[in-house]
Amino acid sequence: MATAGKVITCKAAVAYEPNKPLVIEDVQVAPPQAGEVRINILFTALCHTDAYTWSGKDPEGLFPCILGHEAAGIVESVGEGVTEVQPGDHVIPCYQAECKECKFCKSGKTNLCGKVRMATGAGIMMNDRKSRFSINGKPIYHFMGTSTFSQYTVVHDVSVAKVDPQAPLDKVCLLGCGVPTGLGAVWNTAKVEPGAIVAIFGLGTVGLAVAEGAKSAGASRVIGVDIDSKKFDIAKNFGVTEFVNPKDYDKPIQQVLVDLTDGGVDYSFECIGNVSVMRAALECCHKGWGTSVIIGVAASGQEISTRPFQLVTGRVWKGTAFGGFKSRSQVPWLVDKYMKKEIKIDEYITHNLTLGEINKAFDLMHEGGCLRCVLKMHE
Ligand SMILES: NC(=O)C1=CN([C@@H]2O[C@H](COP(=O)(O)OP(=O)(O)OC[C@H]3O[C@@H](n4cnc5c(N)ncnc54)[C@H](O)[C@@H]3O)[C@@H](O)[C@H]2O)C=CC1
Ligand SMILES: N[C@@H](CCC(=O)N[C@@H](CSC=O)C(=O)NCC(=O)O)C(=O)O
Ligand SMILES: [Zn+2]
Ligand SMILES: [Zn+2]
Repeated sequence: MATAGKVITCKAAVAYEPNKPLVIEDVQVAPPQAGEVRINILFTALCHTDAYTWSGKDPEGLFPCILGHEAAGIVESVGEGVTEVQPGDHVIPCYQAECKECKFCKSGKTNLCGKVRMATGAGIMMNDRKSRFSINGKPIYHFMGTSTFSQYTVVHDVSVAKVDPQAPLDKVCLLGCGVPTGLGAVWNTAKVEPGAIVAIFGLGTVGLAVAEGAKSAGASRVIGVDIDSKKFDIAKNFGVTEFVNPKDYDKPIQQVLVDLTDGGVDYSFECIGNVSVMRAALECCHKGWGTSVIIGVAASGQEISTRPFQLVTGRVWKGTAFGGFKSRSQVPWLVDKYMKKEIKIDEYITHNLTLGEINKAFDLMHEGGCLRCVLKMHE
């Protein structure tokens, strides 16, 4: 590549301050150092976690930064020692790394990886503890180790999954976050079995992916709970069989669900990021075995609570990051499943815009009629 080893100046959406509109800037992207990969990002979607950090409520939020973590692109160049990808490879950046060597990766118990997490949380690269992004010499922080709201980004080699070059990047970019998170919460974290009764709190992309996962796992009832009744029509297409709007009831929503299910659901999933709903999701579970999985990201300072009796009497409270999927090993497998039409992606994409329209894309996301908006990065 003619650009290898050189600084690339390209367009990126920079978050200078919490909640202030993102600014499209010319950003300098330094070449990848040892163990790093520079990617030409072709498509990125927006996730509510980007909005969460942008809101200033993320304790790890750093400004100015380049947000974005649900994307796909093509490797432009690689740093010294990078062996698993090369220029031209089609890739999905993975905010949850997989080094295959650390204590976490080797445990067989988790998909979390410890190798670069400190650096990604601090908005820098591990090699020299610096950012690869700058504007006229002033550094701009990375975000989640991905920063996909830039036409070019630099990631750690342990944070990049090589995928089938035939896969449409404007679709499989969604496999960078929301869809795997919902599917994996069901398949890997909860391990829902055939016949189970499932409740899903929040029917955005993550909740709908939970519904899709639950349907494929053979759940007998998939109860969708959302305060926006418009969500039900679309939710039916993803496997939701019944809909409950908490606004239609005077009693607590956990009681409504317990009454509807002869004592409670087998599995519940919180896909909102609301700690009161997390409590309800636990408490609507069946005594003795019901398991509740927290997926939603709650703001700094928020805490969950319940009576310990809820756990003493057999309910289980769990959480999941990226649906428990090991990113580099399993994202390519998810891409293959999409290519074989075994999982949906297109159905989650309600809007397509360009990088220059990113602020409009966030507005759409907040309006509720948008599941995923995919941005074309190069006009
Ligand atoms: N743990 C993980 O690895 C991941 C977590 N997330 C988090 O998952 C959450 C969901 O993400 P999306 O589906 O993209 O969000 P979304 O905003 O599209 O969906 C949330 C849904 O919850 C509904 N809702 C809001 N308040 C409610 C309430 N009190 N009761 C019932 N329904 C309510 C909304 O109407 C909406 O349909 C976010 O917090 C996001 O940050 C996202 C990806 C990965
Ligand atoms: N910095 C945040 C962390 C928010 C969080 O929990 N992120 C999820 C992914 S959300 C994707 O859209 C996650 O995978 N967490 C595990 C991790 O290693 O970060 C905060 O502190 O609230
Ligand atoms: Zn996300
Ligand atoms: Zn690791």
